[in-house]
Amino acid sequence: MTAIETDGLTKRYGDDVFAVNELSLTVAEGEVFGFLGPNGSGKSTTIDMLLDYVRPTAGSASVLGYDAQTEAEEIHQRVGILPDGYSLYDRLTGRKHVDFAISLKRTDDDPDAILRRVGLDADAASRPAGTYSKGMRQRLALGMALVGDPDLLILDEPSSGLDPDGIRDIRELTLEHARNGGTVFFSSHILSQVEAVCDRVGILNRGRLVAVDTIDGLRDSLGTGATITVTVDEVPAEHRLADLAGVSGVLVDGDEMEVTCTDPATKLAVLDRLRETGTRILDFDTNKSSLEDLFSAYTHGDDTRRAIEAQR
Ligand SMILES: Nc1ncnc2c1ncn2[C@@H]1O[C@H](COP(=O)(O)OP(=O)(O)OP(=O)(O)O)[C@@H](O)[C@H]1O
Repeated sequence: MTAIETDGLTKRYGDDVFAVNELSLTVAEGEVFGFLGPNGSGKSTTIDMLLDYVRPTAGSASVLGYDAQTEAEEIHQRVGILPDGYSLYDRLTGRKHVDFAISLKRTDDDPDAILRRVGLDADAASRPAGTYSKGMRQRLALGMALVGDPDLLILDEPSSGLDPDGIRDIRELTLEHARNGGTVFFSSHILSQVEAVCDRVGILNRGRLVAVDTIDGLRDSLGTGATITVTVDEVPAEHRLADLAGVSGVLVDGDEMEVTCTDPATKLAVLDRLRETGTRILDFDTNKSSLEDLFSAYTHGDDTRRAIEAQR
């Protein structure tokens, strides 16, 4: 069974705002799936349609085998959701919030155990949520999502407001949930966090899914395998690095040359070519393209490529 399946899912506002545009996506059970996209690309609207908070203009969605529109109640019982922009009751304690989630899901969870799991101790559990810091509020909302050990955990920007310890805790909770057989649908702007936990990612841009793959698969298909940054005494006038097989881009910034290679073996050829021109190599560094690079290539692809071309 698939955890999430959408087919041509579309949400249009008015005549011309396509918040989500013909989204067809499958997330397998047990997968940690990263849902990425710039602001306003349609991530929250997609999640809202999966939970029937927003009705699609066209297309369909199913969650854990249930139809999102006709079987939303079943879905809500089995899904834990940390929404973007959730609200808490300032006068209710943390424990009362979790009690409330337990009664809605009709489970027999121990609220204190859940709160401990998300890093809120007994003192915090007894305090009104109005006294919580942003990070504590986020932890509480996550605790409420974990009630009932949901088959699918949907986390919309889970790291918002969290310090590095909180971000690490989210990562560990996410991985633990997946290790226990659960599925995680993880929407985020914090790309390094997505990279650390997700099996596959989907990139949404202006409502359209522009890529779905593993991060390595995205690297391969874009040909942004790795970069080598070489510091030289003087940048040669005629380096012709862009002519080397396996080089997809060259950027020059002062005495640094950043060369993007589709094939890792090309990095040595880059150094050889520079030496042949009589250039003295002062230093060099190599790194794989980051998720940030991939994200930017998919969401501003043409601009990025034009900038690289212009500097060749
Ligand atoms: N109720 C609405 N009426 C009109 N337009 C809307 C409505 N809700 C969302 N939109 C538009 O749909 C698009 C997608 O919004 P959405 O909130 O789903 O994006 P997002 O990727 O979650 O953004 P963010 O990362 O900023 O939360 C945006 O252009 C937004 O302005």
